[in-house]
Amino acid sequence: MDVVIEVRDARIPLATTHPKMDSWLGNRRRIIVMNREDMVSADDRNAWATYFSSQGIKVIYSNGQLGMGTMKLGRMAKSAASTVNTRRREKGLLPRPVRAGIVGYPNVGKSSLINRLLKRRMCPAAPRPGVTRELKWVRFGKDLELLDSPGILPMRISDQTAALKLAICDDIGERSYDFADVAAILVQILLRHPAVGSEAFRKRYKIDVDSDCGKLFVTKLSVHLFNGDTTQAAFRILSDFRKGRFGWVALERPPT
Ligand SMILES: Nc1nc2c(ncn2[C@@H]2O[C@H](COP(=O)(O)OP(=O)(O)OP(=O)(O)O)[C@@H](O)[C@H]2O)c(=O)[nH]1
Repeated sequence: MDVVIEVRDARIPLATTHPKMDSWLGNRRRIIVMNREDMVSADDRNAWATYFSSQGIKVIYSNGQLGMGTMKLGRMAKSAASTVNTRRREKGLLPRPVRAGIVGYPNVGKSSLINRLLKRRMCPAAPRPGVTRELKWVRFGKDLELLDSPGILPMRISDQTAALKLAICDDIGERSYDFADVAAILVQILLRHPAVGSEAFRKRYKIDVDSDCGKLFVTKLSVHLFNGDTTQAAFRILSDFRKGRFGWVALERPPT
C-alpha cells in the first residue's frame, strides 16, 4: 500500500501505537487517525494536534461511530500519496489509484472507520487461524483504493503500563485482567489528573478520598455500595470512566 492509516484511541495515543511502527512503515506515508474524538476534551485534542504537527505527522480526529472525519480522511489519503503518480508519470506510466490500508490495535475503531468510508454495514472479521481469506481492494472514489479489512497491530505484552491503559479504556478483553487492580490504577491516574481530582470522586460516590491509594478507594467504595464486593466496585469505577462520568479526558498527554 502507498498510505498507512494508523488508527489510535484518542484517550491513549501512545499506548495504542507500536514501537516498531516506524520500521514497518518503510517508505509509505502515514496518517494518524485519533479515533473516539468524542471521548476526550477539546484541550486534549489541541495538545495532541500541536504535538503531531510539530513532528511533521499528519493527524486527523474521527468518530467511527458517527462517521465524523472520514471524508477528510479520504481526501488526506489521496493527497498524502499524490507523489506516487508524479513518480509514475515521470517514468511514462499511467496513473493508478492510490492504495491505503487501515491498521491499529484491537478495538480502537478500525472496522467502524472502514465501514464508514466504504458506506457499508459490516466489516468481515479478521482472519482466524485456519481460515484463509482474500484481501480485497475496494474502490473509494475515483482515485483511491482501500483494503477492505484492517491490519491488527500485535499487543506489547511486555509493556505493563500500556497494557493497563488498554484495559482501562476497554481496548482488551475483560478476561485478561483483574478489575480491582485496573480500577485502582485508574483511580490513581484520575486523582492526579488536573481536570478530575478527588472532588470528582467525592461528588460522584458521596464518600471522601482519604489518600491517593487507588486500592484503598476501591475497597472503601465496595464497603459503601457493594457489601464489600471489590470486583463490583471496580467495575462501577471503570464503567463510569468509560461513559465519561468523570468528564471526557485523555489519559495520556503529549511528551514535553
Ligand atoms: N464513542 C465512540 N465509540 C466508537 C468510535 N469508533 C468506534 N467505536 C466503538 O468502538 C467499538 C469497537 O469498534 P470497532 O470498529 O469494532 O474496532 P476495531 O478496531 O475494528 O476492533 P477489532 O475488530 O477488535 O480489531 C464499537 O463498539 C464501536 O461502535 C468513536 O469514535 N467513538
